Amino acid sequence: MYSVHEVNSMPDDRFVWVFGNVIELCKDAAVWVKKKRPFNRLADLCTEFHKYLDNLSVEEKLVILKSHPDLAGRLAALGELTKESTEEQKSAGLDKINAEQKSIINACNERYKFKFGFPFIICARENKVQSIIDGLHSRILNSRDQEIETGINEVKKICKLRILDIVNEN
Ligand SMILES: NC(=O)N[C@H]1NC(=O)NC1=O
Repeated sequence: MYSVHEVNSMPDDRFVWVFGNVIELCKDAAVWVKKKRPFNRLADLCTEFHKYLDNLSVEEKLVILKSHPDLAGRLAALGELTKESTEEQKSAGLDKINAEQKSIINACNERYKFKFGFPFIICARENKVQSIIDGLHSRILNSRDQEIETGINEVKKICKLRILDIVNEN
């Protein structure tokens, strides 16, 4: 764990290495946020990553959404998730689902992607298998614009929890 002070004094390339996946596969966010140093508080660091997301165009937001792996999907089965995503999916219990739950989640993920053109994203650490299934069933009824917004909000939650694994307040 790093202190905020250590984060402020890290060499640029180290900052990008340490924070390069707090938004899944989006090093550019860390490159942008590093220039906002120094931070007074841990919360300010989170806010800058969130601002990075808010400033993106819709097209750029779609790139971020599309960089996320499906929950309980092909990459998970192959063991090819990022280490962060692996832990998150585990924490929701997705590594221990039965065949029926897996086929429901997979079918809903496919339907969602077919409707919206990007994957269903939810902060796995704030959910369990059933609430993820419930989310898949209810969110597919939303409009595409609503789901772009909801997806990015979930990316913000994932991002904040990833930062809290790296930095402590003092
Ligand atoms: N599809 C999706 O929500 N993926 C993500 N959610 C999460 O908590 N970690 C992820 O990789």
